[in-house]
Amino acid sequence: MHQVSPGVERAVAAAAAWAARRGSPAVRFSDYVLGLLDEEEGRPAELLTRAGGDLTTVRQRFEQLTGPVPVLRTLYDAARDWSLRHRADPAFMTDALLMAVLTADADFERAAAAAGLDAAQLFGRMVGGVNDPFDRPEQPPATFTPPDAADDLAAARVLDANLNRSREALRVLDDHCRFVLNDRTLTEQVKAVRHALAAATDQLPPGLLLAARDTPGDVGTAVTAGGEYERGSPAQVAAVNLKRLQEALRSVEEYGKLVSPGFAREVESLRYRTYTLERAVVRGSDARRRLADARLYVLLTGAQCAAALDWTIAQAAAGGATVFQLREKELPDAELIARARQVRRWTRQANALFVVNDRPDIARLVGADGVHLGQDDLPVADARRVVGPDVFVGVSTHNIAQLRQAVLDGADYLGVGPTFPSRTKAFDEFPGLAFVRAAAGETTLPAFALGGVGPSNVADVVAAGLRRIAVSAAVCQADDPEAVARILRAALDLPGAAGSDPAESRPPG
Ligand SMILES: Cc1ncc(COP(=O)(O)OP(=O)(O)O)c(N)n1
Ligand SMILES: Cc1ncsc1CCOP(=O)(O)O
Ligand SMILES: [Mg+2]
Repeated sequence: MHQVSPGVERAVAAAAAWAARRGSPAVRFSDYVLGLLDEEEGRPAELLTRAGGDLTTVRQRFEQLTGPVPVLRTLYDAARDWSLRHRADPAFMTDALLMAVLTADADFERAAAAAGLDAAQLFGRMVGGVNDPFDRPEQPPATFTPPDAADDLAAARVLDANLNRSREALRVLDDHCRFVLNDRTLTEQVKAVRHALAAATDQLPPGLLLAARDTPGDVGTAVTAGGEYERGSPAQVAAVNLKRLQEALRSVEEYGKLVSPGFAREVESLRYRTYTLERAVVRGSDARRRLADARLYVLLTGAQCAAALDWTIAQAAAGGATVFQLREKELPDAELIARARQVRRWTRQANALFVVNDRPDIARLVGADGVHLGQDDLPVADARRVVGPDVFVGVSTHNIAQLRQAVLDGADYLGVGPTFPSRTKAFDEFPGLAFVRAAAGETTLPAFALGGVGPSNVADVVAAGLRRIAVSAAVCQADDPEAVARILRAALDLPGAAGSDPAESRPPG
């Protein structure tokens, strides 16, 4: 249901009467204009004469116009949207209906402009006092001069074009995070940026952007850049659109300074948010690919292993472990680095990835594939400065807020736990399987459930939605690490198990 002013009802009835006078039941766009202009004291007539138009001449021209027949409901929808946007009120008046009629169809818009009702020009006149353009003198808002000065109009044109570009790029990114990555955290982040951009744009003087729009006069529409139609993968589509978004926002920010410094500052902070988004999307895509096969991850602490580390690594790798972490809390640095160099060698022989716990410096010095950080360890960005761009950075998470933050921080993978009581580390609290479930529903970044996981409960983890685990005691304290690893891998790889790897099958919520 639409809420309309009595003036709108009278104008619509008058439009039908104009159509009937032509002998037709079909009410054309031009009939609506005539109906809207019927009331000489009405807002549309007032707007026209304020814009310097002559009511009688314009009426005569519109009587000559032919053209399409709109659906009234569609016009009402557009008028309500216009009113909502410019007056924050869904109940609309005749000026909103006039804007809807004049802008619904590009051909009619041009014909109407030629007949003396130029939507952009009328709209421009409404910019100064849109809340009641008739009762008040046209008061320009403090930050905006109506676009009769060429500079203002040019700035508004740049803003209009680049806000459109930004919205388009955000739509592409939304599709990427939602349908390609299947990632709730990233999808929400894109949505948040979209909303923030809309809120910032709403601060601009009403009508500014549409008043400046001049698509037919845009000298750049036919110019295409090299490579515009070449994309190698969905990840590249996302990367290109992230850049496009940042460039467009930069332009909005610069030209926005001419209109409103506050607006420009908000756009600047939004641009920074897109760098965070870029890091998470681009790094995360790479990590998802490089860690696609990492399902069984083994934490090694020499003193807690039943056998020598080199043997344990070889056995576990033969059973299907593909990632090993050196987790030594007690070793002096000199011993730690020596041990890390050995494990680097043994994991390479086993064709497995090697991660150092807690210590980016050691990870870098021994050429590890990754470093693992807890909530109290170095932040991801600082660790990355030490290890460089190619080394994985994993982050421990114990609740959903930490998990979302880790995704946005650009972590390559996540530890999710503790899930069950552990023989390796004591905990007071267990987020347990509920957190495993929540993590699986939240992100498709590689996520490893850990804490007391072993052959007896791995199926529960899988049923909760994760098909990756990190274990210590179950493998390192086993007499036959290979056999245990095989059992774990079989449970993780089981086709059609209740749980699923979200990267492969979870639809976005
Ligand atoms: C894969 C993986 N996940 C989580 C942890 C735990 O890290 P942290 O919370 O820093 O605790 P410590 O292991 O350092 O005691 C991990 N090591 N590996
Ligand atoms: C370091 C750590 N952090 C959470 S659980 C855990 C230990 C995992 O070892 P285990 O598999 O023996 O419980
Ligand atoms: Mg740690």
